[in-house]
Amino acid sequence: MVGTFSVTHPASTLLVSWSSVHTFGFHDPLRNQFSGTWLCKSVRKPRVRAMSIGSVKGNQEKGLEVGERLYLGLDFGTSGARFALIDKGGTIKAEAKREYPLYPSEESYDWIRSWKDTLYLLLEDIPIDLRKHIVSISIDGTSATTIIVDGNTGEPVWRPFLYNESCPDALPMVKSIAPPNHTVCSGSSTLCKLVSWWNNADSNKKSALLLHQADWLLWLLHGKLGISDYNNALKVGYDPEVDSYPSWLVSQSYSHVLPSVVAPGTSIGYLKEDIRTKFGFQEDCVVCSGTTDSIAALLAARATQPGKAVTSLGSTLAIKLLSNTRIEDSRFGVYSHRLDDKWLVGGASNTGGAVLRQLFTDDELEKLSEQINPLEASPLDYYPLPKVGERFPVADPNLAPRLLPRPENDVEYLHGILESIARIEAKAYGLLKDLGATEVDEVFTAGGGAKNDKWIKIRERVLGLPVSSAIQTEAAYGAALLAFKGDQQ
Ligand SMILES: Nc1ncnc2c1ncn2[C@@H]1O[C@H](COP(=O)(O)OP(=O)(O)O)[C@@H](O)[C@H]1O
Ligand SMILES: O=C(CO)[C@H](O)[C@H](O)COP(=O)(O)O
Repeated sequence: MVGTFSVTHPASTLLVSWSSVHTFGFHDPLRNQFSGTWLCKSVRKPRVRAMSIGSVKGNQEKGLEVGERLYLGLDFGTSGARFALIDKGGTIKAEAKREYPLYPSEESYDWIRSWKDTLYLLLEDIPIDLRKHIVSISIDGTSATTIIVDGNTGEPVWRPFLYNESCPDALPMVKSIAPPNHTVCSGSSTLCKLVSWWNNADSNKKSALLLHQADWLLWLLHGKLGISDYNNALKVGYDPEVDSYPSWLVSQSYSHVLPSVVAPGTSIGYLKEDIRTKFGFQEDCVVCSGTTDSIAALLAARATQPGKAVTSLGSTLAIKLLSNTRIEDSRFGVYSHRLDDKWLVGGASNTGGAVLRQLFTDDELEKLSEQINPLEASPLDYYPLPKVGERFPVADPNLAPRLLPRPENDVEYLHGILESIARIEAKAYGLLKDLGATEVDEVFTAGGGAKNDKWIKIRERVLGLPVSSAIQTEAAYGAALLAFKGDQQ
């Protein structure tokens, strides 16, 4: 199914409404306003635990005016998912996170079941009395996470391709049809995953449809199959500059599986009746198109001027630099998402939190980081990767992790790893400048790594730039802003 709805780019509208929301006294959320685990931003969020709704209900009724409108954003990241529920002033009314339940399957895990279960568990985690105030929902997901579904039922007909999976078998075919160094000319692109499936599947290809993780999760809520957004669709070949798929792609035998594309934060339809009644949402709750996790993080961080950048330090290291110029160069894993008349230039490295989680628990990270002197350079030189393969600023599916020699002292070891990741970040920003992007002058930090003040100081020293934690570090907040935008439409 190929088709497009041309609309202005959402984020600019969002950023405009964002700034208007900002002038409404967009303030940091209130401190914990009720007992239990419903915490605002200012306190570290535990994973959702069983809570007594009653302890929330009373406060919530006091907290909300009759008819007050709330906006729900869900972020499906690499290691887990979260929701953020905000009001029109941007105050967080509830938020929670869940790690994905893992269901071992023949090759790895049944991710489809994990994501679906997590979606419904998070909806159940929303305080019951807030649900009737929710007027709009949006979801962000990991970029290039690709699901091939039956166009009649929406059920997956193939295992999902994860965001960091590479399909080198398809690369020669993709390179033969796409322009040189196009975004899709990377083994981890959505198009390579689509071509790999097309070449290997024997299932009914005629009725197949391609969806991204966020698209499929949103379909579970609105029931309209085959709709994506032009951030998620970038890596299958969609051109956000002309708001359409290019002719070299539309002419392919598999082009019928491509989803139609709308701007992120576009109202797609009402929440399905069965979902609405099951969870107690109101009748005119709409579901809006989503975006990718690192763009949602950028929206949450309020970076609005060229030269400002957001580094998402989640399981991966995803960089988004606001630039007046569009840069596409798959040789280095560099691509640009559109933001009105500007571009979000960057890429995603496989370095980041996933490596840290292989070596340390979050508590160990916190305790060891406290003992690091961030003003002192570490002599250790690593290339921290969770496994073989890198996407950006080195696009090399065969790049091996380098995490040795390991010193006796874990503080020194962690210091070396954090500093080495900072050096990769610095190399990435230097590459974007060399390729012609607007030079970075300030970096905001999103994701789990944003809570590490020592790491922020190390990065400031290595980057030679002002580096700070964004006021809102969770991508779910950015998805909630997209839901707000969809409601404004
Ligand atoms: N204090 C810390 N310092 C650095 N990294 C941290 C810290 N606490 C958690 N992390 C890292 O944050 C990552 C989780 O961040 P998150 O944004 O939730 O990731 P994702 O959305 O990609 O799943 C984990 O990989 C973890 O190692
Ligand atoms: O690393 C990732 C998962 O967290 C994604 O690749 C990340 O979202 C970067 O992709 P995009 O730039 O398209 O948002």
